[in-house]
Parts: sequence; structure tokens; C-alpha cells
Amino acid sequence: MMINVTALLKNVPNYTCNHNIDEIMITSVEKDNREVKKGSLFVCIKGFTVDGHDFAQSAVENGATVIVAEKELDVDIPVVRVSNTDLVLPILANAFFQHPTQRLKLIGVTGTNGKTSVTHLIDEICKKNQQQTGIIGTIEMRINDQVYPVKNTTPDALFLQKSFHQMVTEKVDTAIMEVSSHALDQGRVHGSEFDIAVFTNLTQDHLDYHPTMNHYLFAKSLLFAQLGNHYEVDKNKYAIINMDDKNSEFIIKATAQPVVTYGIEMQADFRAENIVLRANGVSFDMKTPEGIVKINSKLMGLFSVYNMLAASAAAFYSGVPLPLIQEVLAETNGVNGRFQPIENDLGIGVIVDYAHTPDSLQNVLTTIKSFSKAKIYVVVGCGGDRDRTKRPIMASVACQLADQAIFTSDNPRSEDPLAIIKDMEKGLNADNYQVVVDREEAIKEAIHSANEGDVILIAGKGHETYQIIGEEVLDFDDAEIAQRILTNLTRG
Ligand SMILES: CC(=O)N[C@H]1[C@@H](OP(=O)(O)OP(=O)(O)OC[C@H]2O[C@@H](n3ccc(=O)[nH]c3=O)[C@H](O)[C@@H]2O)O[C@H](CO)[C@@H](O)[C@@H]1O[C@H](C)C(=O)N[C@@H](C)C(=O)N[C@H](CCC(=O)O)C(=O)O
Ligand SMILES: Nc1ncnc2c1ncn2[C@@H]1O[C@H](COP(=O)(O)OP(=O)(O)OP(=O)(O)O)[C@@H](O)[C@H]1O
Ligand SMILES: N[C@H](CCC[C@H](N)C(=O)O)C(=O)O
Ligand SMILES: [Mg+2]
Repeated sequence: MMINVTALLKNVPNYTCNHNIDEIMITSVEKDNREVKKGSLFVCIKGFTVDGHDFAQSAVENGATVIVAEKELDVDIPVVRVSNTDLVLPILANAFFQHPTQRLKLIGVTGTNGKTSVTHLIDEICKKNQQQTGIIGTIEMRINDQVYPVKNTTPDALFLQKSFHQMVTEKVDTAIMEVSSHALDQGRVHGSEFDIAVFTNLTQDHLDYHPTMNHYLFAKSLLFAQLGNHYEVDKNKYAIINMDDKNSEFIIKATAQPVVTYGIEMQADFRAENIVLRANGVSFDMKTPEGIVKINSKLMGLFSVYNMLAASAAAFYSGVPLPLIQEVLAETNGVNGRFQPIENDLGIGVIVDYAHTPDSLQNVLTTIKSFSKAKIYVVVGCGGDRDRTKRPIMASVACQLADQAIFTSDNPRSEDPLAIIKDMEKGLNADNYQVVVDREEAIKEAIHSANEGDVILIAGKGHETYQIIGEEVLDFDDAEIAQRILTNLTRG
């Protein structure tokens, strides 16, 4: 692909340049000097860790023909000066890849918990409806059936627009993505034209990044402010909102587009009534704008009912018939690492779940409590270099709802694992816990202690296949490790 640089800069406000660049054609837009090739345009981004301006010379050596920067640079190629490269990157990426989101239906899901679960449900439903889908989120990116790794739940604007462009090329008609609060705050989704935006819920997390819960809420609301524009209502755009969350009113105010509501407690367009929570799933009557649909699902817990309502509303407003939605909800096994049972012959219930916030831990343990007749164990830790204030809350939830908690490590990253556990113990008024720093040993301890009928929740890492200790990323998979320990125990 070759694009004229002035055409690319058309929507960039107030730029200046030290050379005439009218005739320059560029081959790619890059923000990392290591990706620069002959003919690239290199955008210098001031990051949280390093300053991309420091890599400008290296970008020139790698073949860049134009640089976009916030300050004067001593290089031999044209430098386009702008006031904020963070804001310019999405504009350039979008223009370079020819506004790909105008050519597909884009569904964005935001909220503290449930984004991965809801996006995967929507994906399953759309596929059943013969749509060609692309999905981007915590676990991976998938375009049709091809899987690609992702570094962030919501990647940067360049990766995003490039991926949407690939989706368009590969005939995807519906893209479904998780939109994190970090991404909204950093403008990673600027230039992405959403058709449907879903709000799941807001509870405590990420207070290492957002100064207060109100800042966190504001960041989430930006997805709804970015839905369509504010001077006309687009009948094909919908904001899908959980009315039972106390922040729904704030989120609704952010959008000028039609609002579709869902919930259990409050009146809503999609509402679950007559809910029956069973040990092997849930059933409920889903009230919809087109009548009542009976849902029988293998998914567990009240939180899954919310996820099913959100996904059903999103799928319905993107054109999927209700009977088809009903069929997928009956069939789905949910997402890897979300309430995932680990089979064994010992009669112990072992569940791997990605609960890594106070609210999700509470939801999952409450769900287990609703069907468990014997003792509940929870193996839990808190991530290093992440919100420290959630640590004692998670510890307290664990001790209140489980009979025995085992505090352990969950990606300690640059922190001392024992210091993280000490944070968990701060102010804790309980003695039904023990500390086993090594996560594999902690899982072993829980399995060896449990008797037939007991349930063990292994929380926090879900689908993750690694444990980050310091700079090292070690292989670690809760499900695989639990399975191995259980099998060894069965064999005696
Ligand atoms: C705090 C944060 O959000 N950091 C994000 C940020 O990284 P950064 O600002 O540190 O970037 P940097 O390393 O300083 O680099 C600055 C610039 O120099 C360039 N560079 C850098 C090095 C080099 O050798 N050459 C070079 O050109 C980089 O390409 C970049 O353009 O920009 C990067 C690219 O977009 C992100 O990958 C990175 O996410 C990091 C890995 C991260 O951990 N983020 C977390 C907090 C996060 O975003 N999480 C959310 C959601 C979590 C959830 O689901 O709950 C997510 O969406 O993933
Ligand atoms: N609607 C919900 N409300 C509360 N908790 C939920 C909900 N859905 C899922 N959970 C819990 O939260 C955990 C994470 O779910 P999921 O991965 O879908 O969330 P996420 O928003 O994608 O998380 P992340 O921010 O890490 O990407 C699940 O394992 C489950 O314990
Ligand atoms: N997206 C979340 C995932 C947390 C998962 C948990 N295992 C941890 O590492 O803290 C985060 O980066 O905060
Ligand atoms: Mg996720």
C-alpha cells in the first residue's frame, strides 16, 4: 500500500512541516522504530515508560521517510510537527487503512467485569446467524477462524485500524471488541466507529491507573460519547445499558443515540424474570421487545444472566432473530477460564475462574455457595503492579464466603509476592486462611485438603497460561496444573 502523505494528514489539525512533503508517498504508519521499513511514516509517542522521540534517528536509519513529532528533531528527513502525537496516531491509522470501521458493524463492550464473556457470546450468536466475525479482547484476536495474539485487551489505534482493515479484506461483516477503560482514557479507539456499545457494570478495579472511581466511570462513559454523533440520532446505533448498575444514569447521559436497557431488578427492555439458579446452569424467561423467550443455559450464576441479557440485546439489535439467540444460549459452554469445571473422579468440584476483582470474586463464590453442600475452598492472589486497594477487599470477600482461603501469588510482576499477600491481610478479621506463596503448592494444598463433595475455586488467572514473576514469564496454567494434581491423586 502506498499513500500520499498530505492526503493522510488531511484531518490532522494545525500541523507544520520543515520541508515540502506534497509528493511523498509512504508505505506504512509506525509508532515503534523496530517496525519501521523503507518508506514508513514514524509517529513519536511519549509513553509511560519511554519517549518515542528518542527513537527518531533509529527510525530514519531503518528507512522512515517522514516523522511526526511533538518537538524539533535533528534528523535528515521531513518532520511534521503536531501538538499531541497520541491524538494524531488514530487519525493517521484510520486514514491509512481507509476508515475500515465504516465498512463493518462494530460492537464494543465495556465495564469492569463481563467484557470477555459478553463479546464471546455475541460472537457465537452472530456466527450461528451465518455472519463472518472478528473479535478482539483479553484472550486473543480472531478473524473468521484465524487466531492472533494480542498484548492488550484493547490494542492501540494502529493495531486496531490495521486489524479492522484485515477484517474488511477477509469479508468480516461484524467486529466485536472489548473496550477497556485504559484504552478509552488513552484514545486507543478514536476513529473506530461503533454501531453498538454495551455497558456491563462498574465496580472497583484499576485504581492504580484511575485516580478515583469517578475518573474510572468517566473513562467508561467515553465509549457512549463516541457512539455516533451528537447532532443526529442514528437509528442503527444503540447504547445497551445494564439498568441495575447504579452508574447507568451517568452512562446514558453520555450518548445521543437510542438507549436499550437490560436488567433483572429494574424495568428494562430485556429483562430476566422467573430466574432459577441450578447446580448445572440457569433458566429464566427473557422479556424482550418481541415477547418472552425461555432461556435454559449451562452457564452458572446470576452474573451470567446479566451477560446473556447484554449479549442477546446486542445481537438482537444487530439483526439476529430471537429463536437463534435462544438456541445459542442453550448450547454455549461459555469462555475458557470462566467458571471452568475441572473433571475428576474424586467427587471434588474444582472450578477455574478469572475473578480478579472484589465484585467478581463475590459473584463467583456466592454462586458456588448457592449449590455447594459441603466445604468451599478458594485459592486466590492479587496481581502485582496493579490496584493495591483491592487486595484487602478481595481477601475479606474470600474469607467471608469460603470456608477456607489459601492466599497465594497471581502475577506478582515487579513486587515481592509476600508483600502483596501482606497487603491482602491488612485489617483482615478472619482466621480461616493460610498462606502458600507458590501457586502450584497452593492448588495442591487445596486439592489434598478437600474431601468428596467439597468445591475448590481457583481464582484470578482463568485462561492465562503464564505466571509473571519479576521480568520472567513462566509457563503456568491453573486448569492444567489442577488436572495433573487430581489425576495423580486418583492414581494414588
Ligand atoms: C500503562 C499503559 O497503558 N501502557 C500502554 C502504553 O505503553 P507505554 O506508554 O509504556 O509505551 P512505551 O513503552 O513507553 O513506548 C512509547 C512509544 O515508544 C515506542 N518505542 C518503545 C520502545 C522502543 O524500543 N522503540 C519504540 O519506538 C513505542 O512503540 C511507543 O510508541 O502503550 C502500549 C501500546 O499501546 C500498551 O501496550 C501499554 O500497555 C501496557 C502493556 C499495559 O500493561 N497496559 C495495561 C494497564 C492496560 O492497558 N490494560 C487494559 C485493560 C485491562 C483489563 O482488561 O482490565 C488493556 O486494554 O489491556
Ligand atoms: N456480568 C458480570 N458481573 C460480575 N462479574 C462477572 C460478570 N461476568 C463475569 N464475571 C466474573 O468476572 C470474571 C471475568 O469475566 P470476564 O473475563 O468476562 O471480564 P472482563 O471484563 O473481560 O475482564 P478483564 O477486564 O480482565 O478483561 C469472570 O471470571 C467472573 O468471575
Ligand atoms: N486485565 C487485568 C487482568 C488481571 C488478571 C490477574 N491475573 C492479574 O494479573 O492481576 C489487569 O491487567 O489488571
Ligand atoms: Mg476481558
